[in-house]
Amino acid sequence: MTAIKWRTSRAIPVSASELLLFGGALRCDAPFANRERPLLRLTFRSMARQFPAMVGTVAKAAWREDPAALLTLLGAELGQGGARAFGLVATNQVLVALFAAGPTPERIHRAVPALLAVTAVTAASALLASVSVAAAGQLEPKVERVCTARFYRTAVRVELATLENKDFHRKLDAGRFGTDSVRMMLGSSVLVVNALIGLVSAAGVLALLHPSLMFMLLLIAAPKGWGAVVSARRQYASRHAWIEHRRAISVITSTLTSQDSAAEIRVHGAGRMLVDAYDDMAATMEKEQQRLARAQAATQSASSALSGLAAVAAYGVLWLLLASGGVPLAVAGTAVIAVRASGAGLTSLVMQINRLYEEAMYLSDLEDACRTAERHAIPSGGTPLAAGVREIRLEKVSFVYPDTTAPALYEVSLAIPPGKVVALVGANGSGKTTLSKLVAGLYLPTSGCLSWNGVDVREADRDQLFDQVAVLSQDFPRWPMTARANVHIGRSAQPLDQDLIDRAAADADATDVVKSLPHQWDSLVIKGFERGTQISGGQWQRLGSARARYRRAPLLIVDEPTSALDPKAEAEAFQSLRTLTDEGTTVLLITHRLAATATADLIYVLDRGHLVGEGTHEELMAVEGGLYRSMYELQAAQYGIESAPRSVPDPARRNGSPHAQPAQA
Ligand SMILES: Nc1ncnc2c1ncn2[C@@H]1O[C@H](COP(=O)(O)OP(=O)(O)OP(=O)(O)O)[C@@H](O)[C@H]1O
Repeated sequence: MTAIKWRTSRAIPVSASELLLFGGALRCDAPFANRERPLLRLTFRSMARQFPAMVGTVAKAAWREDPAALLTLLGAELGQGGARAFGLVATNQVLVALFAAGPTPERIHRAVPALLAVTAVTAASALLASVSVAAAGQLEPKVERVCTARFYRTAVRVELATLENKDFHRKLDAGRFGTDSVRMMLGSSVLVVNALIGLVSAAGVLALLHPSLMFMLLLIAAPKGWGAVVSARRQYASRHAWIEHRRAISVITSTLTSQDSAAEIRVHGAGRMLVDAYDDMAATMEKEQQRLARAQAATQSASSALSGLAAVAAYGVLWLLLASGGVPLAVAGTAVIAVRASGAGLTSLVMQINRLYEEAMYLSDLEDACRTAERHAIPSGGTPLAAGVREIRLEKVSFVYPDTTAPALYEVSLAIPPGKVVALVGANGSGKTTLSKLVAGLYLPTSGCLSWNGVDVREADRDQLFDQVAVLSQDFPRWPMTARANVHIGRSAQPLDQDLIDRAAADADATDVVKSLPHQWDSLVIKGFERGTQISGGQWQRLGSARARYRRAPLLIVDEPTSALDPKAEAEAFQSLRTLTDEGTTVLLITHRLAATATADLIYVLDRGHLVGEGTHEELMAVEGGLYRSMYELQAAQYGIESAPRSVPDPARRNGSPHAQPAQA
């Protein structure tokens, strides 16, 4: 059997909403899938060979977590298989006794011991089944927890540049399905092993009774097995082809009920448009589901027809054997019972193999995602960094984002001296945030050198580098947790220190915010939960600022830290940044509020990724026609303020810059 044909993405037309909202078809292309999904390229035979490895993966995880439960589970399953085989032999004995010559009471009397054995075996089998359920119930959540934790642990270590890569994102999405699969696979593996043991024991007993009877069973089983694997592969291929489409639908539906978008959903009528879009895109998915159901039904019919033919042939062989005296009547009776019982087992086996193969494919995605994440993980270790900021220097640093061609930064050289407020200014998209992320060690330069205290960040121990940085970004996370956890998460590697939290809150002007909450620090700052409460954008910003301060890192990167603050709070926030430098903290400040940069020790001006100016406010204002001066004058004009250059620059405020003179384009 060759690779699944990717009719899925091609045949179903792109909906109008998909075009409008997402700019085109959201289907995984065949070349990607065939390149990335080795299981899809496997033949039936090689898939069958994979089976032990699939069960082995789950078994290994189970063994690591709870060997006793795994052994109990295996013992219970093997015991059930043995009981089934013994039950068949006992049934045969019952039939032999019943079909023997002699008066009926005597024949029944002779059958009693075998009948008692059948009863005992049935009871033992039921007991073992309960033991198996209990052991599996104990193992499943453990195995799921371990595999899920491993997935997320590796995912959070991935380089930011890799995380933004679309192919990697697709892998992560696919891997997420795999975390559910682990649990299901354990359950399916147990049922498959159970059904297989049942079949093997039935086949064994049949082989003992007459060798050709065993082949009858195999003949009936083979087409069903084939159908199961084909269906599983088709289901998996479809799931992959539509993975982005599904994600898009869930993006739409989560927006519909999110608090952030609630106002526009209602006032702008965005809700109606998005619900229609959901309807439209879900209808496209429905077509795929229908296509899949038709194909699966065809496969099932074919496999059932072949299996039915095999059953007719098998009963024909049995009849011939019986007619020719090849097998006695009791053996034929046992064979019929075994084949009938195995038929039920076979149906369960087919269903579970189908599920197991499908889940195994998702599990292989999980493995794949973990392996890729490990390959692209931020390396542990490296050259140790001296504690504190001595100097951060960029030499001709360029940076190109993944999947883009134009550099976001182009040969930027600058230095960030310790204990100063260094401001980055420039128009939207000029590269300020990008530069700050490079400084924080989140991205590595595409070319050029960025060094921290003399160590190239490529070689530096990045964990040590992260330890030295606190970030308050424009879109800082608003953790849906308590106010206390929102601050503590800034320094979660250390034990929670309430005094430090209180101090950070006071420095960030967040004390009153917390006092006003219904349960103070224990208030859940997300509406819709027990104890949940809503706080304003400015209150969030103060909480975010408290978090960054609680971290107590030598470098604080603040990207538009006051956008949601009122004028008084904004003035105080900028003032408090200066206080931080008095305590030795270096502040990298990104803001469009040029009134705030006026007090910075050093200002760097960026324009479309190029460094076009540097100096103090006074130095930059002295540059006729300079970008900084024109931006400042534009802002000042809005307030009707005179914006003449102020006093003579103080050279002592500039320290460590690679360029001695103010440069302006
Ligand atoms: N994750 C990303 N992937 C690809 N391109 C990006 C990414 N982030 C930013 N860019 C691009 O890099 C350039 C610089 O963006 P950056 O966010 O650094 O600008 P900025 O000066 O901070 O802008 P703003 O003042 O609007 O915050 C822009 O052209 C932007 O589109």
